[in-house]
Amino acid sequence: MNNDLREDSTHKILLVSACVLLKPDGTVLIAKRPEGRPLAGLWEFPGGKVDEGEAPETALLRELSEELGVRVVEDDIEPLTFVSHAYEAFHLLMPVYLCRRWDGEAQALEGQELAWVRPEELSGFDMPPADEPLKTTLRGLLDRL
Ligand SMILES: Nc1nc2c([nH]c(=O)n2[C@@H]2O[C@H](COP(=O)(O)OP(=O)(O)OP(=O)(O)O)[C@@H](O)[C@H]2O)c(=O)[nH]1
Repeated sequence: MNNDLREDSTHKILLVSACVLLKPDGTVLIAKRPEGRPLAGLWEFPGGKVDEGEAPETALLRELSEELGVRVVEDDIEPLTFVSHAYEAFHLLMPVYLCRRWDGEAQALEGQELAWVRPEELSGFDMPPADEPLKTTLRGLLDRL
C-alpha cells in the first residue's frame, strides 16, 4: 500500500451529519458553539457525530431533537451537499442535509446561541474551516431548488 495512503490515527475519518434548516422566508439556522467545547464561539450548522453503527440520517434526527427540540421525520430531510475537510486530528466527512419541514420551534437546548440568517449573510459569521466553502456555495445550492 502506498505509505501516503496508509491508515493513520491522525487521519481518522470523523462522520458528522449536519442540517440546513430552511424557513420559507429563505433564512437558515446556525448555532454558535458554547464555551468550553472544541471550536467554541464558531457558528455552525446543527448536527453532530454519527455514533458507531448509526445511520447518518438517524444521527441527524437525534441531534436536531437533542440540540434544538425539533422533531423531524426522515422523509423530510434530503441530501444537499457534503463537506470533506482535513483537520489536524481527524478528517471530517460531513453529509449536509436540507430540511424544510419540522415540528416545534427551534430552541437552544445546549446553551448555544441561535441565529436565522440569509445564506448571503454567512460570510459575516466565523465558522469552522470546514464550513468555509458552504459560505459561497449554499446560496447557489438553495437557488436551484
Ligand atoms: N454540527 C456541525 N459540526 C461541524 C460543522 N463544521 C465542523 O467542522 N464541524 C465539526 O464536526 C464535529 C462535530 O462534533 P460535535 O461536537 O458537534 O458533535 P456532537 O454534538 O456529537 O458532540 P459530543 O461529542 O459532545 O456529543 C466537531 O469537530 C465540529 O467542529 C458544522 O457545520 N456542524
